[in-house]
Amino acid sequence: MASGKFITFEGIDGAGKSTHIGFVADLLRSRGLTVVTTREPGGTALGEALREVLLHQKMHLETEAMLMFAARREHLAQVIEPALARGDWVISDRFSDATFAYQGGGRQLPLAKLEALEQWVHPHLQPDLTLLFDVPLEVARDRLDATRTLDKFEQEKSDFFAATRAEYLRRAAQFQERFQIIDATRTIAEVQQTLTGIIATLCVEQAKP
Ligand SMILES: Nc1ncnc2c1ncn2[C@@H]1O[C@H](COP(=O)(O)OP(=O)(O)O)[C@@H](O)[C@H]1O
Ligand SMILES: Cc1cn([C@H]2C[C@H](O)[C@@H](COP(=O)(O)OP(=O)(O)O)O2)c(=O)[nH]c1=O
Repeated sequence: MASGKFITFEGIDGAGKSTHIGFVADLLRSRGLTVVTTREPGGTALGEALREVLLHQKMHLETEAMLMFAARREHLAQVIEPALARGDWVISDRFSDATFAYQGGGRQLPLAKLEALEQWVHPHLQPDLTLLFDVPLEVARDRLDATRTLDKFEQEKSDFFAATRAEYLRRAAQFQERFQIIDATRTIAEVQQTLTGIIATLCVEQAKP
């Protein structure tokens, strides 16, 4: 049976990742592939309930990190692992890199604690491809201000997002084999052109015996 790939979208709030998820899913579907799109925190009924709490309630930093991984445990069990087992492709709007970036980078929780949680929740599974939508903070902030009411994370100060972005970039350097950094300051059409090339390459690799 064909085996699907696991693709994650990452970046600071306002970088433009949600804008491109449907586009990438359609690219894959146009190749005859079955694609599941999902998001974190969320993706399951319990995960969406946890998302509501996580995005709107203040809590201890370690509680926040553990709830992110609790939601992820459920997401893996109910959505991601069954889909990959069927041979479907999975696209998730955020995954564990977001916890390293936001709780580790932004909120400064020691990374060793997050590594322990990651080892517990998904010791073997990692995304095949992580698209990191990268923009300077001011660009992300302008995009957010223009469009929506801000949640708990989006209301954070620029120091928080600088540290979040820095941790994303550090992980991209550490795990170069799965990360692709997208310059998301460009127009939507230009970003889509880059994404088309990346997906074409991934599908060619996938087709190799
Ligand atoms: N390349 C781009 N140029 C200009 N505006 C963009 C671009 N990408 C996204 N946007 C706009 O920025 C806002 C935030 O994008 P969104 O995809 O929701 O970001 P994220 O999911 O990364 O938080 C949206 O209003 C979207 O239309
Ligand atoms: C998955 C995850 C998300 N987050 C944060 C990042 C975002 O600010 C928020 C929700 O993510 P997201 O769905 O990207 O928000 P939106 O749809 O409003 O763009 O949760 C963490 O802090 N840690 C995590 O592990």
